[in-house]
Amino acid sequence: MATKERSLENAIKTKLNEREAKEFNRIYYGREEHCELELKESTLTTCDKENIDVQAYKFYGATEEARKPRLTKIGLVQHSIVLPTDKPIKDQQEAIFQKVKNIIDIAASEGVQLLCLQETWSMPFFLCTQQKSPWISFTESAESGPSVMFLRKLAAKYDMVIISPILEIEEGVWWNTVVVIGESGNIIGKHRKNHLPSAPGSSCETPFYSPGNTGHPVFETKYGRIAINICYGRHHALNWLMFRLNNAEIVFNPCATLANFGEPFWHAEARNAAIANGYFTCCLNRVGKEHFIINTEDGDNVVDRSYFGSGYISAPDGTRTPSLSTVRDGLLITVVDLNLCRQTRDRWGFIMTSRLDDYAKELKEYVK
Ligand SMILES: NC(=O)NCCC(=O)O
Repeated sequence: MATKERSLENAIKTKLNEREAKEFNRIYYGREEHCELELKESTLTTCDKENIDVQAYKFYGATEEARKPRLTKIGLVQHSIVLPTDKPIKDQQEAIFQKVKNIIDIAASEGVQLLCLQETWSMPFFLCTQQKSPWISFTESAESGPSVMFLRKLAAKYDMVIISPILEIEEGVWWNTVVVIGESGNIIGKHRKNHLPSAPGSSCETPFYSPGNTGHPVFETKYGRIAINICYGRHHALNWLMFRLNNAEIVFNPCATLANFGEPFWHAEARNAAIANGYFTCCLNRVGKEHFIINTEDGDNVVDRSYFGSGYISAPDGTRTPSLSTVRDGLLITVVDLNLCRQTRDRWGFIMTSRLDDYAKELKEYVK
Protein backbone atom coordinates (compact mmCIF):
# COMPACT_ATOMS: atom_id res chain seq x y z
CA MET A 1 0.00 0.00 0.00
CA ALA A 2 1.30 3.47 -0.86
CA THR A 3 2.33 5.64 2.10
CA LYS A 4 0.00 8.59 2.58
CA GLU A 5 1.39 12.00 1.65
CA ARG A 6 1.77 14.19 4.72
CA SER A 7 2.30 17.75 3.60
CA LEU A 8 1.58 20.89 5.56
CA GLU A 9 2.11 22.99 2.44
CA ASN A 10 -0.51 21.06 0.46
CA ALA A 11 -2.96 21.04 3.35
CA ILE A 12 -2.78 24.84 3.63
CA LYS A 13 -3.00 25.33 -0.12
CA THR A 14 -6.28 23.43 -0.39
CA LYS A 15 -7.89 25.57 2.35
CA LEU A 16 -7.17 29.02 0.87
CA ASN A 17 -8.95 31.10 -1.76
CA GLU A 18 -6.89 32.80 -4.48
CA ARG A 19 -6.30 36.05 -2.55
CA GLU A 20 -5.41 34.22 0.66
CA ALA A 21 -3.11 31.87 -1.24
CA LYS A 22 -1.19 34.83 -2.67
CA GLU A 23 -0.78 36.34 0.78
CA PHE A 24 0.30 33.00 2.20
CA ASN A 25 2.81 32.58 -0.64
CA ARG A 26 4.17 36.10 -0.15
CA ILE A 27 4.93 35.46 3.49
CA TYR A 28 5.81 31.77 3.46
CA TYR A 29 7.65 31.45 0.13
CA GLY A 30 8.72 35.10 -0.24
CA ARG A 31 6.76 35.68 -3.46
CA GLU A 32 3.12 35.56 -4.46
CA GLU A 33 3.64 33.31 -7.46
CA HIS A 34 5.78 30.18 -7.64
CA CYS A 35 7.04 31.03 -11.16
CA GLU A 36 6.57 27.49 -12.40
CA LEU A 37 8.39 26.18 -15.46
CA GLU A 38 6.60 24.15 -18.06
CA LEU A 39 7.69 20.52 -18.28
CA LYS A 40 7.69 18.27 -21.32
CA GLU A 41 4.76 15.94 -21.88
CA SER A 42 7.19 12.99 -21.82
CA THR A 43 8.47 14.07 -18.37
CA LEU A 44 4.97 14.33 -16.96
CA THR A 45 3.95 10.96 -18.40
CA THR A 46 7.04 9.13 -17.14
CA CYS A 47 6.89 10.72 -13.70
CA ASP A 48 3.22 9.89 -13.41
CA LYS A 49 3.88 6.28 -14.38
CA GLU A 50 6.86 5.91 -12.05
CA ASN A 51 5.21 7.83 -9.17
CA ILE A 52 7.91 10.52 -9.13
CA ASP A 53 7.02 13.95 -7.78
CA VAL A 54 8.40 16.32 -10.42
CA GLN A 55 8.26 20.09 -9.93
CA ALA A 56 9.95 22.94 -11.78
CA TYR A 57 10.42 26.66 -10.97
CA LYS A 58 12.57 29.65 -11.83
CA PHE A 59 14.27 32.46 -9.96
CA TYR A 60 15.10 35.34 -12.27
CA GLY A 61 17.28 38.30 -11.31
CA ALA A 62 16.87 41.91 -12.42
CA THR A 63 18.12 42.86 -15.89
CA GLU A 64 21.58 44.44 -15.75
CA GLU A 65 23.29 46.68 -18.31
CA ALA A 66 26.75 45.20 -18.11
CA ARG A 67 26.06 41.55 -17.36
CA LYS A 68 23.91 39.04 -19.16
CA PRO A 69 21.77 36.78 -16.95
CA ARG A 70 23.77 33.75 -15.79
CA LEU A 71 21.14 31.03 -15.90
CA THR A 72 21.80 27.58 -14.51
CA LYS A 73 19.33 24.71 -14.39
CA ILE A 74 19.58 22.76 -11.14
CA GLY A 75 18.11 19.32 -10.42
CA LEU A 76 17.66 17.80 -6.94
CA VAL A 77 16.88 14.08 -6.71
CA GLN A 78 15.32 12.26 -3.76
CA HIS A 79 14.59 8.54 -3.89
CA SER A 80 13.87 5.58 -1.68
CA ILE A 81 15.90 2.38 -1.71
CA VAL A 82 14.57 -0.38 -3.96
CA LEU A 83 15.30 -3.83 -2.50
CA PRO A 84 15.03 -5.09 1.08
CA THR A 85 18.23 -4.47 3.02
CA ASP A 86 18.94 -8.21 3.47
CA LYS A 87 19.38 -8.80 -0.28
CA PRO A 88 22.91 -9.12 -1.70
CA ILE A 89 24.70 -5.75 -1.60
CA LYS A 90 25.45 -5.82 -5.32
CA ASP A 91 21.77 -6.35 -6.20
CA GLN A 92 20.66 -3.56 -3.85
CA GLN A 93 23.13 -1.18 -5.41
CA GLU A 94 22.29 -2.15 -9.00
CA ALA A 95 18.59 -1.58 -8.32
CA ILE A 96 19.28 1.90 -6.92
CA PHE A 97 21.54 2.70 -9.90
CA GLN A 98 18.71 1.77 -12.27
CA LYS A 99 16.19 3.92 -10.41
CA VAL A 100 18.56 6.91 -10.27
CA LYS A 101 19.51 6.51 -13.93
CA ASN A 102 15.84 6.80 -14.90
CA ILE A 103 15.53 10.03 -12.92
CA ILE A 104 18.78 11.44 -14.35
CA ASP A 105 17.54 10.60 -17.85
CA ILE A 106 14.41 12.66 -17.16
CA ALA A 107 16.49 15.52 -15.71
CA ALA A 108 18.73 15.47 -18.79
CA SER A 109 15.74 15.57 -21.13
CA GLU A 110 14.69 18.77 -19.31
CA GLY A 111 18.16 20.28 -19.76
CA VAL A 112 19.33 20.04 -16.13
CA GLN A 113 22.98 21.14 -15.93
CA LEU A 114 23.83 20.79 -12.25
CA LEU A 115 22.38 17.79 -10.44
CA CYS A 116 22.69 16.76 -6.79
CA LEU A 117 21.85 13.41 -5.21
CA GLN A 118 20.89 12.75 -1.58
CA GLU A 119 23.36 11.83 1.20
CA THR A 120 24.93 8.36 0.61
CA TRP A 121 22.49 7.89 -2.23
CA SER A 122 23.72 4.49 -3.47
CA MET A 123 22.93 2.48 -0.32
CA PRO A 124 20.46 2.18 2.53
CA PHE A 125 21.58 4.35 5.45
CA PHE A 126 22.89 1.24 7.19
CA LEU A 127 24.93 3.16 9.76
CA CYS A 128 21.96 2.89 12.12
CA THR A 129 22.74 -0.83 12.44
CA GLN A 130 26.03 0.03 14.15
CA GLN A 131 27.64 -2.79 12.19
CA LYS A 132 30.29 -2.67 9.48
CA SER A 133 29.67 -6.08 8.00
CA PRO A 134 28.34 -6.76 5.40
CA TRP A 135 27.85 -3.07 4.64
CA ILE A 136 31.51 -2.29 4.11
CA SER A 137 30.96 -3.34 0.50
CA PHE A 138 29.11 -0.05 -0.02
CA THR A 139 32.25 2.01 0.72
CA GLU A 140 34.20 3.06 -2.34
CA SER A 141 37.02 5.12 -3.79
CA ALA A 142 36.04 8.72 -4.53
CA GLU A 143 37.83 8.51 -7.86
CA SER A 144 36.95 5.09 -9.21
CA GLY A 145 34.28 3.41 -7.04
CA PRO A 146 31.22 1.83 -8.69
CA SER A 147 28.81 4.71 -8.08
CA VAL A 148 31.40 7.28 -9.11
CA MET A 149 32.17 5.44 -12.37
CA PHE A 150 28.45 5.02 -13.03
CA LEU A 151 27.85 8.77 -12.68
CA ARG A 152 30.99 9.79 -14.58
CA LYS A 153 29.51 8.15 -17.67
CA LEU A 154 26.15 9.88 -17.24
CA ALA A 155 27.78 13.27 -16.59
CA ALA A 156 29.77 13.00 -19.83
CA LYS A 157 26.77 11.75 -21.78
CA TYR A 158 24.58 14.65 -20.66
CA ASP A 159 27.12 17.49 -20.31
CA MET A 160 26.02 17.64 -16.67
CA VAL A 161 27.86 18.40 -13.43
CA ILE A 162 26.82 15.79 -10.84
CA ILE A 163 27.24 16.11 -7.08
CA SER A 164 27.48 12.65 -5.65
CA PRO A 165 27.43 11.97 -1.88
CA ILE A 166 29.08 8.62 -1.14
CA LEU A 167 30.69 6.64 1.64
CA GLU A 168 34.36 6.91 0.79
CA ILE A 169 37.11 4.54 1.87
CA GLU A 170 40.73 5.56 1.55
CA GLU A 171 43.53 3.47 3.06
CA GLY A 172 41.03 1.78 5.36
CA VAL A 173 39.58 5.04 6.70
CA TRP A 174 35.90 5.84 6.03
CA TRP A 175 34.72 9.34 5.14
CA ASN A 176 31.30 10.80 4.42
CA THR A 177 32.25 12.44 1.14
CA VAL A 178 30.74 14.30 -1.76
CA VAL A 179 32.38 13.92 -5.15
CA VAL A 180 31.92 16.69 -7.71
CA ILE A 181 31.88 15.18 -11.19
CA GLY A 182 32.47 17.51 -14.13
CA GLU A 183 30.55 17.62 -17.40
CA SER A 184 33.15 15.54 -19.22
CA GLY A 185 33.08 12.82 -16.59
CA ASN A 186 36.16 14.29 -14.91
CA ILE A 187 36.52 14.56 -11.13
CA ILE A 188 36.52 18.24 -10.19
CA GLY A 189 37.11 17.55 -6.50
CA LYS A 190 35.68 16.18 -3.30
CA HIS A 191 34.57 17.45 0.07
CA ARG A 192 34.35 15.48 3.31
CA LYS A 193 31.63 16.09 5.91
CA ASN A 194 32.83 18.62 8.47
CA HIS A 195 30.33 18.08 11.26
CA LEU A 196 29.46 14.56 12.35
CA PRO A 197 26.11 14.30 14.16
CA SER A 198 26.17 14.37 17.91
CA ALA A 199 22.59 14.19 19.11
CA PRO A 200 20.71 11.24 20.56
CA GLY A 201 18.78 9.52 17.79
CA SER A 202 20.90 10.92 14.96
CA SER A 203 24.48 10.18 15.87
CA CYS A 204 24.50 6.50 14.88
CA GLU A 205 26.91 7.22 12.02
CA THR A 206 29.51 9.13 14.02
CA PRO A 207 31.70 6.16 15.07
CA PHE A 208 32.08 5.05 11.45
CA TYR A 209 34.00 7.85 9.81
CA SER A 210 36.48 10.60 10.44
CA PRO A 211 35.46 14.26 10.60
CA GLY A 212 36.25 15.94 7.29
CA ASN A 213 39.71 17.31 6.56
CA THR A 214 38.94 19.27 3.40
CA GLY A 215 37.95 22.63 4.92
CA HIS A 216 35.32 24.60 2.99
CA PRO A 217 36.14 24.21 -0.69
CA VAL A 218 34.24 25.98 -3.42
CA PHE A 219 34.37 24.27 -6.81
CA GLU A 220 34.51 26.25 -10.02
CA THR A 221 32.22 24.46 -12.48
CA LYS A 222 30.92 25.23 -15.95
CA TYR A 223 27.59 26.12 -14.34
CA GLY A 224 28.62 28.21 -11.34
CA ARG A 225 30.76 28.21 -8.18
CA ILE A 226 29.38 25.53 -5.92
CA ALA A 227 29.97 24.12 -2.45
CA ILE A 228 28.47 21.31 -0.40
CA ASN A 229 27.42 21.45 3.23
CA ILE A 230 26.70 17.83 4.14
CA CYS A 231 23.62 17.14 6.30
CA TYR A 232 24.36 17.93 9.97
CA GLY A 233 26.59 20.81 8.83
CA ARG A 234 23.41 22.77 8.13
CA HIS A 235 22.97 23.38 11.88
CA HIS A 236 26.30 25.27 11.93
CA ALA A 237 26.03 28.90 10.84
CA LEU A 238 29.81 29.28 10.52
CA ASN A 239 30.01 26.28 8.20
CA TRP A 240 27.62 28.08 5.83
CA LEU A 241 29.53 31.34 6.29
CA MET A 242 32.87 29.85 5.28
CA PHE A 243 31.43 28.74 1.94
CA ARG A 244 30.26 32.33 1.42
CA LEU A 245 33.67 33.76 2.28
CA ASN A 246 35.18 31.33 -0.24
CA ASN A 247 32.82 32.78 -2.83
CA ALA A 248 30.16 30.12 -3.39
CA GLU A 249 27.11 31.00 -5.47
CA ILE A 250 25.20 27.78 -4.81
CA VAL A 251 25.52 25.58 -1.72
CA PHE A 252 24.02 22.09 -1.80
CA ASN A 253 22.90 20.41 1.42
CA PRO A 254 22.37 16.66 0.83
CA CYS A 255 20.84 15.05 3.92
CA ALA A 256 19.65 11.90 5.65
CA THR A 257 17.39 13.25 8.34
CA LEU A 258 14.40 11.65 10.04
CA ALA A 259 10.89 13.02 10.36
CA ASN A 260 10.93 12.92 14.14
CA PHE A 261 14.35 14.54 14.28
CA GLY A 262 15.18 17.11 11.62
CA GLU A 263 11.79 18.14 10.23
CA PRO A 264 10.92 21.04 12.54
CA PHE A 265 14.19 22.81 11.59
CA TRP A 266 14.10 21.82 7.95
CA HIS A 267 12.25 24.72 6.40
CA ALA A 268 14.23 27.36 8.30
CA GLU A 269 17.88 26.38 8.17
CA ALA A 270 18.86 26.29 4.49
CA ARG A 271 16.62 29.23 3.70
CA ASN A 272 18.14 31.29 6.48
CA ALA A 273 21.61 30.38 5.18
CA ALA A 274 20.66 31.64 1.69
CA ILE A 275 19.53 34.97 3.12
CA ALA A 276 22.48 35.40 5.51
CA ASN A 277 25.09 34.52 2.89
CA GLY A 278 23.65 35.82 -0.38
CA TYR A 279 23.79 32.54 -2.28
CA PHE A 280 21.35 29.88 -3.44
CA THR A 281 20.86 26.91 -1.12
CA CYS A 282 19.57 23.55 -2.29
CA CYS A 283 18.62 21.15 0.48
CA LEU A 284 17.50 17.62 -0.23
CA ASN A 285 16.81 14.63 1.92
CA ARG A 286 16.46 10.89 1.64
CA VAL A 287 12.90 9.63 1.38
CA GLY A 288 11.05 6.43 2.25
CA LYS A 289 11.27 3.72 4.85
CA GLU A 290 14.33 1.56 5.52
CA HIS A 291 13.99 -1.64 7.52
CA PHE A 292 16.98 -3.51 9.01
CA ILE A 293 17.18 -6.79 10.89
CA ILE A 294 20.32 -6.87 12.97
CA ASN A 295 21.62 -10.24 14.11
CA THR A 296 23.19 -10.13 17.54
CA GLU A 297 24.29 -12.83 19.98
CA ASP A 298 21.09 -12.12 21.95
CA GLY A 299 18.81 -12.51 18.94
CA ASP A 300 17.50 -10.28 16.17
CA ASN A 301 16.91 -6.55 16.57
CA VAL A 302 14.81 -4.54 14.17
CA VAL A 303 15.59 -0.94 13.19
CA ASP A 304 13.12 1.09 11.12
CA ARG A 305 13.99 4.51 9.75
CA SER A 306 11.73 6.88 7.86
CA TYR A 307 13.02 9.86 5.86
CA PHE A 308 10.82 12.79 4.89
CA GLY A 309 12.22 14.02 1.56
CA SER A 310 10.95 17.65 1.23
CA GLY A 311 13.83 19.06 -0.83
CA TYR A 312 13.58 22.74 -1.77
CA ILE A 313 15.68 25.59 -3.14
CA SER A 314 16.09 29.05 -1.61
CA ALA A 315 17.31 32.13 -3.44
CA PRO A 316 19.59 34.74 -1.85
CA ASP A 317 16.65 37.17 -1.61
CA GLY A 318 14.84 34.75 0.71
CA THR A 319 12.31 33.44 -1.81
CA ARG A 320 11.98 29.67 -1.99
CA THR A 321 10.35 26.91 -3.98
CA PRO A 322 7.67 24.65 -2.57
CA SER A 323 8.98 21.35 -1.19
CA LEU A 324 9.15 17.97 -2.86
CA SER A 325 6.98 15.15 -1.54
CA THR A 326 7.44 13.81 1.99
CA VAL A 327 7.02 10.20 0.85
CA ARG A 328 7.62 9.80 -2.89
CA ASP A 329 10.69 9.86 -5.11
CA GLY A 330 11.17 13.34 -6.49
CA LEU A 331 12.93 15.59 -8.96
CA LEU A 332 13.02 19.33 -8.31
CA ILE A 333 14.13 21.34 -11.34
CA THR A 334 14.91 25.02 -10.87
CA VAL A 335 16.43 27.64 -13.14
CA VAL A 336 18.39 30.20 -11.17
CA ASP A 337 20.03 33.43 -12.30
CA LEU A 338 23.35 33.58 -10.49
CA ASN A 339 23.36 37.38 -10.91
CA LEU A 340 20.80 37.41 -8.10
CA CYS A 341 23.64 36.67 -5.64
CA ARG A 342 25.46 39.95 -6.23
CA GLN A 343 22.23 41.87 -6.67
CA THR A 344 20.98 40.75 -3.25
CA ARG A 345 24.36 41.23 -1.57
CA ASP A 346 24.55 44.79 -2.93
CA ARG A 347 21.03 45.51 -1.76
CA TRP A 348 21.43 44.30 1.83
CA GLY A 349 25.17 44.72 2.47
CA PHE A 350 25.39 41.84 4.96
CA ILE A 351 29.05 41.12 4.33
CA MET A 352 30.01 44.81 4.44
CA THR A 353 28.27 45.18 7.80
CA SER A 354 29.28 41.82 9.25
CA ARG A 355 32.20 42.87 11.53
CA LEU A 356 34.22 39.79 10.65
CA ASP A 357 37.34 41.32 12.20
CA ASP A 358 35.59 41.56 15.57
CA TYR A 359 34.28 38.02 15.32
CA ALA A 360 37.74 36.73 14.41
CA LYS A 361 39.28 38.42 17.43
CA GLU A 362 36.60 37.21 19.82
CA LEU A 363 36.59 33.71 18.39
CA LYS A 364 40.34 33.49 18.76
CA GLU A 365 40.02 34.49 22.41
CA TYR A 366 37.14 32.05 22.93
CA VAL A 367 38.84 28.99 21.48
CA LYS A 368 41.96 29.61 23.57
N1 LIG B 1 23.32 12.30 8.35
C1 LIG B 1 23.26 13.24 9.26
O1 LIG B 1 24.09 14.12 9.34
N2 LIG B 1 22.23 13.13 10.14
C2 LIG B 1 21.95 14.10 11.11
C3 LIG B 1 20.53 14.44 11.12
C4 LIG B 1 20.27 15.92 11.07
O2 LIG B 1 21.18 16.73 11.24
O3 LIG B 1 19.14 16.29 10.84
